[in-house]
Amino acid sequence: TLNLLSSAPNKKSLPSGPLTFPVVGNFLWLLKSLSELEPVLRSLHARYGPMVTLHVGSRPTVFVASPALAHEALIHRGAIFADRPPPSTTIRLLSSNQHNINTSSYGPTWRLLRRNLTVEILHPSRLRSYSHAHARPGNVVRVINHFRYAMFCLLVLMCFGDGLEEKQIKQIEEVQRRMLLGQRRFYVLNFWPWLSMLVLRKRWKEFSELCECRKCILIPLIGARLKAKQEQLSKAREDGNDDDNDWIVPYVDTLLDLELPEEKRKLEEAEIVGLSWEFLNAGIDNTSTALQWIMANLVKHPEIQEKLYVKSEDLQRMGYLKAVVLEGLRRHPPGHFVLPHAVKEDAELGGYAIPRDATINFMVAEMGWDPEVWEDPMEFKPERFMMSGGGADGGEASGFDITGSREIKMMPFGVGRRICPGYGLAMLHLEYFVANLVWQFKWRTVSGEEVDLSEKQEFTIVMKNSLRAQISSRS
Ligand code: HEM
Repeated sequence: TLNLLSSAPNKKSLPSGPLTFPVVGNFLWLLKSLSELEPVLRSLHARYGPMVTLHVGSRPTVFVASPALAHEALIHRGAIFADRPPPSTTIRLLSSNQHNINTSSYGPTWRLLRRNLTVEILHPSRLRSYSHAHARPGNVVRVINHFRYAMFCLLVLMCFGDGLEEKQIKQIEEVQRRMLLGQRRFYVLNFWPWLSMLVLRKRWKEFSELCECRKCILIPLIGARLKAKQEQLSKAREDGNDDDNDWIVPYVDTLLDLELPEEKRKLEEAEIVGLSWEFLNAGIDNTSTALQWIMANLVKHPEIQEKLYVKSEDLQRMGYLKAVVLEGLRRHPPGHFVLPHAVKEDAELGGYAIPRDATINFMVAEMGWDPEVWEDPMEFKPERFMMSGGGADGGEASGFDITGSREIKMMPFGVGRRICPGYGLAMLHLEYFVANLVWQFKWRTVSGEEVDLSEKQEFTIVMKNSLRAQISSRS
């Protein structure tokens, strides 16, 4: 029924796609999550080519599955394709009116916030100062909760500094989980907010309560940082030493100093809450999801696990660890789409029009699984990323560049102006955890169980049945 009518390709129009019944049809697309749309999009791409348009709600939404077109848009014409569509009501509330990095329009505020994160916090020289926070792995069975908690401790330390109690960390974790898991139900609140306020009053109440909880937990932590920072400054002044290189600089401290370039004012408390929330959300869920997928594959393929263990001495040189992590991100990207993009001005891509009011989605999983680019794309074969090997054994992505500046083969972190600013940190965390988990423990399937690689959508695409493994110490 969705394909009753189809528009013919036309150079001056949007990419082709099925025509649905106006209003009702557009509304029906809106009810589907991106992961539910994925199989539909796959068949539409087979029919219409690498760019397809769906009319989702009031905006045309273009889906791009071709790495070459993604390269053209995000690298060659990066500045035009780096904008975001207008946020929904709930996102506007959570981001204090687009005052965070991922929702802000491509412009001076985005540039300032992003630069602050990349230079002040995620720069390799800074990352070293957080290294004492790395946790030792424990004895685990259902592993995802442990992975998530370990990541939580790391990111909370980077955000608010040392010295938070376990209770406080657990509180943040609980609100974050409830917000992430409720995401789909809260999304519906955006369709006709004025109507949903009447009809879905209970759900709005739940959403507002969670927003309040978030503030109640984070505002005291921000206040504590402000106080600590002032004390550090006055102590440094007394000692006649204003060199702050020895301190761990938490993300919140850098936000306290920022001045918004357009509004010429400092950030408000609610905006700092939104920015630190973004930092925790982006850093924790994606990385722990990727770690679980990688470990699931190492349990499933003991020979890869052993190779990783045996090669421990010359891993740096061989790059096998990195290859395992990259293969994990290719085969199981935590996000099957990058965040939605929009164009700064009416543009063209692949000979089609991309109007200012369109949303553009780049299909990460489709690119990583493209049989034209990858041999046996659904198999887990780290050798693809190794220099040696070549041919059927791998090597097809040796010398792979995650930023995609020359060419895109896959883009789990996006590419171009909006590339994930945390990709270096994420790779560091993944390599660190995978290496330590394999060097210290042997991971096996629980007897009578098989590793199930089925997926389900939460905030990221997670394992439908989370990984259970039998682990034993190697020492
Ligand atoms: C395996 C881990 C991770 C994956 C797969 C991942 C993936 C992504 C993707 C696909 C995007 C959207 C790119 C686009 O819209 O074109 C993104 C954006 C972003 N990520 Fe990550 N990410 C990860 C870890 C992190 C970490 C550790 C941080 C920070 C500590 C982070 C912070 C952000 C931010 C702030 C944005 C918004 C960038 C912008 O709009 O300019 N991410 N990430």
